[in-house]
Amino acid sequence: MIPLLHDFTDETVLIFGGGPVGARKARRFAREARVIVVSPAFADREFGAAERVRAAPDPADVPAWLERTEPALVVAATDDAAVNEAVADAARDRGALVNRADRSGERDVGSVVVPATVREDPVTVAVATGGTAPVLSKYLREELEETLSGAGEMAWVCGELRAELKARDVPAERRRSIVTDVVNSPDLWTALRTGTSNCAQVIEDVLGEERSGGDRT
Ligand SMILES: C[C@@]1(CC(=O)O)c2cc3[nH]c(cc4nc(cc5[nH]c(cc(n2)[C@H]1CCC(=O)O)[C@@](C)(CC(=O)O)[C@@H]5CCC(=O)O)C(CC(=O)O)=C4CCC(=O)O)c(CCC(=O)O)c3CC(=O)O
Ligand SMILES: NC(=O)C1=CN([C@@H]2O[C@H](COP(=O)(O)OP(=O)(O)OC[C@H]3O[C@@H](n4cnc5c(N)ncnc54)[C@H](O)[C@@H]3O)[C@@H](O)[C@H]2O)C=CC1
Repeated sequence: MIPLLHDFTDETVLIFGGGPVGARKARRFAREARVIVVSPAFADREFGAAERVRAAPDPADVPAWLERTEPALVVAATDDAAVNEAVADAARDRGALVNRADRSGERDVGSVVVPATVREDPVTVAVATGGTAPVLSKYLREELEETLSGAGEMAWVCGELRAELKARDVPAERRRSIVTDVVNSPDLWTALRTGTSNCAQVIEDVLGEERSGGDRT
């Protein structure tokens, strides 16, 4: 399986099952999608901005829910295998993506896995174990949270720097060398992590050195 990123802005995500797993997936997708959770009961958990609809669809009722809500992704997170199976079938029929929370291993096209994710906007890191050990994905996610501290700010610095260097017609080779030096600077990482420097200041310093013909290496 190969990880890909999918933008769910302005899309609907339909979740069947209001247990702890349905709640976790609802919080995740409600970051950018409109999320609807269908379930006869809801766990005492945070569901983010998701809309909760109390219903207990039979397998035969599932396709009508997809017709009504036109989701880009459907999550099967009930404790009823027949309902989860019907969700997967209905999604396949409509060409929607499907995530089965009760299955691991090989998947059909369109059947996707939700990895453990670390966010340091705009940086995203996803961890999966091929379904062998989701709890290891969770552990590694927690470890990576520390490692990634400052990476978001570093990404903004590099993005801004690349745009400024392009606008100044700095040749591609030189641009690459400057950005590579910035990313490889331990002092800069420390400064961004501790907040003793920020994006605007770094850009100013680097462009200043470039103007005066300084070599950062
Ligand atoms: C295939 C996959 C499908 C999918 O859901 O996309 C799947 C499937 C299953 N999970 C099961 C169990 C658990 N899953 C977790 C936790 C997470 N599971 C997540 C993803 C995935 N889980 C996908 C594979 C990812 C990979 O490859 O690693 C995470 C990363 C993302 C998320 O769900 O948001 C999230 C951590 C989020 C975080 O904290 O960062 C915990 C721990 C806990 O809840 O604390 C347990 C209990 C411990 C245990 O059983 O190991 C079971 C058995 C159910 C049963 O026995 O009934 C199945 C079904 C099966 O294995 O067949
Ligand atoms: N992917 C993952 O991270 C994990 C997956 N699982 C799997 O996911 C399933 C769900 O996990 P939990 O939330 O812990 O289970 P749970 O049993 O606490 O919740 C299941 C939810 O489904 C609802 N439900 C039952 N029939 C329904 C129907 N016809 N339509 C809509 N909703 C219905 C129930 O009311 C309940 O809210 C488990 O059965 C297990 O197979 C379990 C743990 C972690």
